[in-house]
Amino acid sequence: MLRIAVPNKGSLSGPASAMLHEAGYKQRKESKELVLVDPDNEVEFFYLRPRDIAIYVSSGKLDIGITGRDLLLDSGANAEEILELGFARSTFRYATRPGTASGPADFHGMTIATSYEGIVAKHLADQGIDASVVHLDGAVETAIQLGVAQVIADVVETGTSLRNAGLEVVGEPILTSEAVVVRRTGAPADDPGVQRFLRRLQGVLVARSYVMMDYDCRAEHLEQAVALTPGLESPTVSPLHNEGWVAVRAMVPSKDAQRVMDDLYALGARAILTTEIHACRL
Ligand SMILES: Nc1ncnc2c1ncn2[C@@H]1O[C@H](COP(=O)(O)OP(=O)(O)OP(=O)(O)O)[C@@H](O)[C@H]1O
Ligand SMILES: O=P(O)(O)OC[C@H]1O[C@H](OP(=O)(O)OP(=O)(O)O)[C@H](O)[C@@H]1O
Ligand SMILES: [Mg+2]
Repeated sequence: MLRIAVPNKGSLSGPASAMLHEAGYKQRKESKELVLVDPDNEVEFFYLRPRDIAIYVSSGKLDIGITGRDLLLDSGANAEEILELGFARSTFRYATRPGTASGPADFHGMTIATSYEGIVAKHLADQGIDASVVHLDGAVETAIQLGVAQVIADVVETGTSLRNAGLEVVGEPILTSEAVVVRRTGAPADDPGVQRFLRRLQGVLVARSYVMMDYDCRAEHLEQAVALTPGLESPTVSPLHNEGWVAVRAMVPSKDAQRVMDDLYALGARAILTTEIHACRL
C-alpha cells in the first residue's frame, strides 16, 4: 500500500485534499483524523504538519508527500520534488521598512527574522553576507515594528501583509514556491504505485487547465481551424452529413478558450461549444 503524507493545516491543506478528492481518492471528513486508509485505491494517507512532510518522506517511512517547495528546501531533508501541483504559489522575499537597505548587500550586521531559517541562512552564506537570523513561528512582518529585526524574509503572495505592516520588498526573490509532490532523493522512479498516483494528479491538472472544444467548419477552412486548435496529439475530424462541412474536436487551454472561439467564428466555424473535462489520463 502506498503511504502518502498530506498537509493537515495551513494554506496547503485544503487545496491538497481537494486535489486528491478530485483524483478519486477518499479524503478525511474532519480535521482531527490523522490517518486514513483508502483500500480501494491501495493508499494510506497520513495528515502531517506541512513542515514535517519532507522529513518523513526522506526517512523512507512514507513513500511520497505533498508540501511546499519552500518548506522542502528549508527542511534540508533528503527529498526531491517530482511534480508541481499549481496551488499555494508564492515568492519568498526579503522586506524592510523603506530606506533601510537597497539589497541584501546592505544587510551586513543586521538581524533578519524569518520562519524559514534554513533557506535564509544558506542564501546569506552563498552571498557572503554576515547577518544574524532570528527564528519566529509566524506573523514575522511585526518583528520590525517590535524591534526584533531590521529585515524579514517571508512568503509573499499578494503583498497585502507587507503593505499593512508598512514594509516593502528588497532585492530579487529568493525563490518561487508552489505545492509539489516529493519523494526520497533517488527513490526508484518506476514504482508502479507512485506512477499511478502521479498520473492521477496529472489528470486533475490537465482537467483543470483544459476544456474540450467542438465546432463545425467548412472543409476548405479545416487547416486554418486546426492551426487554432491543434489539440494535444491532433484534433478529431469527422464528416458532417452536409457535404463540405466537418466537425472538429480538440482540447484547448481554458485560458485561451474565448479568444480561440472568436478566431474560429471569424473563420466561419459555427456551433462552437466548450465542455469541462472532469478527469483525464494523457
Ligand atoms: N498567503 C499565501 N499564499 C500562497 N501560499 C502560501 C501563503 N502562505 C503560505 N503559503 C505557502 O504555504 C506553505 C506553508 O504552509 P504552512 O501551513 O506552514 O503555513 P501557512 O499556510 O502560513 O499556515 P499557518 O497558518 O500555520 O502559518 C508554504 O509552501 C508557503 O509558500
Ligand atoms: O502576500 P500575502 O497575500 O499577504 O500573503 C503572505 C502572508 O501569508 C502568510 O501568512 P499567514 O496568514 O499564513 O500567517 P503567518 O505569517 O502566521 O504564517 C505568509 O506568512 C505571509 O505573511
Ligand atoms: Mg503562515
